[in-house]
Amino acid sequence: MSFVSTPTSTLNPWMQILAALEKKVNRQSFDTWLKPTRYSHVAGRILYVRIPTEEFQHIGDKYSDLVGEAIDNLKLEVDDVVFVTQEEDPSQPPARKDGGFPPVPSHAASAPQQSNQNHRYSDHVNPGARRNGHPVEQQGRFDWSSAAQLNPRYTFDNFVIGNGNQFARAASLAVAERPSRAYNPLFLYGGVGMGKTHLMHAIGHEVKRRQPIYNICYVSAEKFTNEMINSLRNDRMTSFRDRFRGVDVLLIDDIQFIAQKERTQEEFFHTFNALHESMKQIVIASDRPPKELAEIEDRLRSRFEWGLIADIQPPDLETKVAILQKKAESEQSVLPTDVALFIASNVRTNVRELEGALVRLIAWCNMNNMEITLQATQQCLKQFIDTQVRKITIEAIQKAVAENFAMRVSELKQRNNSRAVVVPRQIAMYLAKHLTEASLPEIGRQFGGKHHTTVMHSIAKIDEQRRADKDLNRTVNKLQEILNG
Ligand SMILES: Nc1ncnc2c1ncn2[C@@H]1O[C@H](COP(=O)(O)OP(=O)(O)OP(=O)(O)O)[C@@H](O)[C@H]1O
Repeated sequence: MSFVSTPTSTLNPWMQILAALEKKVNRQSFDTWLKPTRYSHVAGRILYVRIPTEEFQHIGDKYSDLVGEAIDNLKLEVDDVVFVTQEEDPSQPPARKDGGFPPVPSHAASAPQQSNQNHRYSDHVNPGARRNGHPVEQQGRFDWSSAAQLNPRYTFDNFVIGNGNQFARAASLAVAERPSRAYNPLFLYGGVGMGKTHLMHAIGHEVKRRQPIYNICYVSAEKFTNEMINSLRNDRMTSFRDRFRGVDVLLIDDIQFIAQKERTQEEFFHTFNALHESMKQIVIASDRPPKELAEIEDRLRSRFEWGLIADIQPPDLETKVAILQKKAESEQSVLPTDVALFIASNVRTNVRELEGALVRLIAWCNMNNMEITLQATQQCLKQFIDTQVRKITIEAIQKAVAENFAMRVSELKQRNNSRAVVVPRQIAMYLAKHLTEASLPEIGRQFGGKHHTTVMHSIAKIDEQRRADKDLNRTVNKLQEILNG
């Protein structure tokens, strides 16, 4: 079906131009970049066209020839087309900053065909077109609130609290509840995949929930840099500055990216000052504390320390289990506790890896039509876990087990069959099987020359007892954690 089926002469000038462009631009580009645009108004002989975000500015360059050609062919009384975001649109009152759908400009509303056209236009938005992983507009309108780039899954509700993150989470919530009055800036730092981005988005959602009119912007430092470079190149620095200095909450991620980028630092310095002076909230995330951002100039670094600095430490075992179970729940899967414990104690890196292991497991079990059991998990994640644990040696296991049970390593190798020795030995053999690539005979050799069937029996015993005996299970998990570093 054609984009416009009514006679084009009854349409506003931008709709007429779009109707012409539709025949010349490939479908996907048209749906992605041109359909979300809106006629705003004509002033003098300048046609103003609304774009959802600054990202759409490039269409001015990309389609300038085609637009010019359409204007000539249609004999429109237009000399220039200017693409404006909501903030830049001279026809819009600045008050409406909620990211909601823009009101029809008053002069346009008086034209009877306008609302009708908007409606027709909306109906034709391609539901298959995607932006940032979300359908651009299932309901027929561009989702202006997604312009804040917030992931709907990253909310406070979905964030699992643990010892390592509770301070950062509390600080984030305080900021979301009282933007610019609790801590400004809030500086979050922590290792890869620790939940910094999640907390930033959660702040965005919570502010939006409490203050729907607030203008929130989440941006990575890399995107900030790229947009600045583009704006410099296209002589659009004023609109770039207005955009970032006009927000109520700026959430800027991975600030370490601007290290050694002098021009970006300069620009961000002014953005920071403008926002701070006008009591707007700034939240910054980084992989390290301000003091360690050696290649960021002092005046910026010191500003990062003006408010509150909160770090996120790696999650402990219990938090990892809770994260896994929450994630499984959101995938409508049931994760038995022994499975969650197994994954949590074997995946030692970050939460993203943890989630990766779970997603892989769920997909694998679905594909093979299997239930999620400990056995299935061990099979499915074997390779994944092996790569994480390949450096663990049997000696290291024996040492860790001996220390845990306050005994000597040599005792694990002797022919002593008292229970005080047998259980630690069995645990050590079990760990050797799961955390190293050693064969059963090899394990037997390293435990004073035990037969491989003894090793096999030990492993089976611990496997079974882990399920019934919580204390023993906790000990095994703790040892795995220690060995995994
Ligand atoms: N405490 C938590 N509760 C629930 N999910 C979490 C938690 N911490 C991290 N995650 C999840 O882990 C994944 C990675 O988190 P996120 O992207 O926020 O990490 P990050 O610290 O920003 O990492 P990077 O430095 O790589 O950008 C996300 O899917 C996030 O939802």
